[in-house]
Amino acid sequence: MYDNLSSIFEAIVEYAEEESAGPSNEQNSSSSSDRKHNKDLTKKHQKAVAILRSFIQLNEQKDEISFQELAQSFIEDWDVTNSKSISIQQLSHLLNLPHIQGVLWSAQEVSAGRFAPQLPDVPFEVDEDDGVAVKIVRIVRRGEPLGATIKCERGKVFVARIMANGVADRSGCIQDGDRVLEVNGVTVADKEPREIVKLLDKCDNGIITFKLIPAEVNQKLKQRKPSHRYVRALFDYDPWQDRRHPCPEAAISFRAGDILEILDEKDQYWWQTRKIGFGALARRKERDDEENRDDSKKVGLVRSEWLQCQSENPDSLDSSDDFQTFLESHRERFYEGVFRWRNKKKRRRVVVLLGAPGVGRNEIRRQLFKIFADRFSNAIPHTSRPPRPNETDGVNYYFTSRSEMERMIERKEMLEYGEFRDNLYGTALKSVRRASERGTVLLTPHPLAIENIRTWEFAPIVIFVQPPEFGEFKHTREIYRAQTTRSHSAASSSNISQNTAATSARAFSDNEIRQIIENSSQMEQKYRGVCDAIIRNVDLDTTISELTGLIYQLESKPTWMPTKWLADIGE
Ligand SMILES: Nc1ncnc2c1ncn2[C@@H]1O[C@H](COP(=O)(O)OP(=O)(O)OP(=O)(O)O)[C@@H](O)[C@H]1O
Repeated sequence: MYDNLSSIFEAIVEYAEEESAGPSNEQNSSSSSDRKHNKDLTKKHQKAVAILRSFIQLNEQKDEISFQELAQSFIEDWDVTNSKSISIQQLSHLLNLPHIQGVLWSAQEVSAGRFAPQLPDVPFEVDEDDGVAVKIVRIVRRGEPLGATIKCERGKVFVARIMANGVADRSGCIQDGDRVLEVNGVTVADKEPREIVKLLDKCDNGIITFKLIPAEVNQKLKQRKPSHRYVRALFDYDPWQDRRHPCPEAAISFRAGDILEILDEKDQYWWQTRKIGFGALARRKERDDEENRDDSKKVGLVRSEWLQCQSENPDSLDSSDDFQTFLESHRERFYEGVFRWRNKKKRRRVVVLLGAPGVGRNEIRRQLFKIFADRFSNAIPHTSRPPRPNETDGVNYYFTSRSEMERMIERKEMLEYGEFRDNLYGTALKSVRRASERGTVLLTPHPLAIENIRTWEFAPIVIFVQPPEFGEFKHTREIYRAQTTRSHSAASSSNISQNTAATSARAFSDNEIRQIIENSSQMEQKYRGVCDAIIRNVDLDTTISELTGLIYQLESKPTWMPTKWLADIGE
């Protein structure tokens, strides 16, 4: 390395020498000022060459060459802005680039043999442990947790788990089952777990020295590759509330709808998991700054599906047939397998707005139809009631007999249905299909109906509409009501028919607002797991613009989809 770089610099100097002789020889200056300028330039070049030479000699004597300083002095002392030589200008530009400077710095550090961190010599202690093979492992952690848990069994301390991608795992020197004899020279036998944790926290420069008896390696287990898959959490989890968690410090919390990366599920009870983020657009954060470190980098233990099932059915024995049937029927009840799907064929997806009654889903839907009439389309509902004089079949409703609607319900052809004043109303799946041919279908179904449409055929985008906080709710609704009341009365007084005139927005009492906020939080708690995104309906203009942006992203960017749809995709 030293020889090569040094000879490169030698070559640069030689080249510079030639260049410095260049201008006065090659160019026939016509004026005396030009001649003077060239003379000055040559002097500067020669000075720079002399500096470079003395630098190299000096560094050769020191047996260490400071490439960076060399480059810097070259740039400073050689007045390249005056140089007519393109090569010199290019060289100066190159030496100024941060990555070239980085390379020079690394070359210098490596050639000087400076490798961080500096570890003290490993003590030779085999004699003390005669007959027992021990390993001394030194781990350097820079502000990161060790990424290992311990367990104490009858006075002996063992490594219980190595967290995937943690410091211990990356070292490759510690494994599950290793028996810990010492931490930083202190014997740990008979110590309480919290005393050992203290010992681990008390380390110089982040260096921890372990004396371990290696575990016997089960070759089969060793060869088994850790699994790696993604799931959507369908429940909220707080390890500090989990009395069964062996070590909440080594856990992560999550909420329903969060996408989790499962890095290791060898353990029947605890999965090693990393949180990616909430919703269909969740992406792992690339930046590793303070703000993101906890969330995106931390691998923590969370309950396995098995353990979660077991907690739901504590009376049944784990091995019993009953429990196995229970487990089978609850598959994907707590974690739904997901994969990232790219909408390469620009497939249309149905948009579902979910929210508590009164939050504004239908108003948003109306606005979207009004503003983007070409883009969004409406699934025309069915009804068993007879048409009114101004109603047209296939425009306002599909007017159908009660018996036919009952047949459709029985054949599960309805997305949702209900009865009002002895008449059936509902939306058929085939109406959604038909509407899909015209544009993006917008639906505001009852949350229980979502399961009927959560299939690859409709690939729904489910967006939860949240209310704003009390004050904003009250303020925005009052303003909108005043606007719509004014335009409604203007339309009435100018004899515009009631059908075309805007209807006034609804008034809300304080209690009603509180109730909507309360219902919304309960509904979110219950259905967050099926939601792809959440939006707050503050003022209508902002909501409409945010929502259209969100729908665009969910239609065009890679999104998390249930793996159970994979079989139907066939793309
Ligand atoms: N962002 C908003 N700003 C002001 N007023 C709004 C806003 N969103 C909705 N509204 C008004 O709030 C009232 C209730 O809205 P909407 O009927 O859409 O609620 P919903 O969620 O569909 O509930 P429901 O099923 O009870 O109709 C309407 O009068 C609507 O005009």
